[in-house]
Amino acid sequence: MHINKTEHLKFERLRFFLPTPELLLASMAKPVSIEVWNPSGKYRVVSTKPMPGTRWIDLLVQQDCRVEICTQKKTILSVEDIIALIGDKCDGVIGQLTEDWGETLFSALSRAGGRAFSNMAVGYNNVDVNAANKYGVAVGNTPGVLTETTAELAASLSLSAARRIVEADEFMRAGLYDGWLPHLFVGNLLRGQTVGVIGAGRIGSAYARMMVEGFKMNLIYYDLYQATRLEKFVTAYGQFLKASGEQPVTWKRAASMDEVLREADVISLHPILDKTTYHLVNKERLSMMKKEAILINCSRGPVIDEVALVAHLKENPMFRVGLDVFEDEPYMKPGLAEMKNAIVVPHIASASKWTREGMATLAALNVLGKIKGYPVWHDPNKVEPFLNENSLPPAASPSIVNAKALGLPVSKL
Ligand SMILES: NC(=O)C1=CN([C@@H]2O[C@H](COP(=O)(O)OP(=O)(O)OC[C@H]3O[C@@H](n4cnc5c(N)ncnc54)[C@H](O)[C@@H]3O)[C@@H](O)[C@H]2O)C=CC1
Ligand SMILES: O=C(O)C(=O)CO
Repeated sequence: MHINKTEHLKFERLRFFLPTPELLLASMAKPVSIEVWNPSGKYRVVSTKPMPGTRWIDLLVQQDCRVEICTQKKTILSVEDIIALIGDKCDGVIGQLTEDWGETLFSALSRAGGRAFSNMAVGYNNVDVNAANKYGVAVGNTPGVLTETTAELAASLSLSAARRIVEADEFMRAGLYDGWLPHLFVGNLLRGQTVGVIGAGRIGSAYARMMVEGFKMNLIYYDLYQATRLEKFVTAYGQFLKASGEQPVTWKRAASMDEVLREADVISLHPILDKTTYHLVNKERLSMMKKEAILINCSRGPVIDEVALVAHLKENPMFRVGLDVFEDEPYMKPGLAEMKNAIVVPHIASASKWTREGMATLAALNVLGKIKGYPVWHDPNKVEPFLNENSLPPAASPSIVNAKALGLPVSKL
């Protein structure tokens, strides 16, 4: 049965205060408001935030889930808020990257009978996977659907920084433009320069391709693993350019991250955040970079030592950064907001409509798959079959990061 958007109206929709004992306790201080879909559903699935689109709700409701969405007007829910939402019977939770999913929440979910959790994000540094393993809770994430969208924002920040677009926009709006001048907002030409990528996984490789293909930049990258497909792409594109009588592009896999920092003109960070990448870019490494280099971060804030970055920006006015993420999100370290050579946006790299709706779908299907005892999809890099709105998704969880640790079966499809 496929439920379209208008048919949603057939489902009873309630907005009320959750009346479990836990919530009653928590609600003495702060009530948690929720929206309920399909109140008579057998499995109780909680989403800690309203998520874009309705397909994710349809898919859960079709499979006999009662869906409860927290509508509380508080951007970041505390552990206590989420415990109240979990209550004493909960089969699965869809959570957000701003939440601290550790021992306390996984034990609460387990006590409520739940064995399924999914972040609505590909990054899961907010999740203590060992704690989830301890309680037998599957942890889902949402790879693939946000790769191009995130890479496009990194590319947008690269261009905006190179051509000083934000500064120029502010200047214009302030009424300061009184005529063309040879020196007005002179920036950097990207063509023929070198783009450096740290972490050439899904997003890093997509960004590299955009910059190589779009702006004919040469590539240098650093990753723990060889990015074979990316190398093949740049080789083939270089041959195509040569055959067309143009300067070919080149690629190099650096032996160290420092090599990338020294050689590249634009450097974009795309690793996961873990203890090996915490403060990967620090004072010493910033000093290795070219004085007019551009640094982009669309990974996680703590990959850069932000205090060191602010000092570096102050000392090097021609050095520019484009940041989507911050060390103490949602805050910026003192001084950053005043820096003209910094472009800052509020963690919007995956914020295209298609991607955000797809992330919600993948997160819901991760939880649903575990509840229904489905296997885990065989390749989390190929999630397209789950995103086709015109067909039912495969009976599998698209991406469970601790599938191996929990011994979950893998789909043979
Ligand atoms: N700003 C935003 O809105 C978004 C941020 N992200 C962040 O981007 C990260 C990457 O996402 P994907 O590309 O999908 O993941 P991925 O797993 O495909 O790529 C990560 C790459 O980092 C590499 N890596 C790990 N440790 C490293 C180290 N010490 N040095 C160099 N490379 C290292 C891995 O080998 C891998 O190739 C996510 O974990 C998330 O934190 C992802 C989506 C949106
Ligand atoms: O998916 C992620 O990891 C994000 O940061 C938001 O898309």
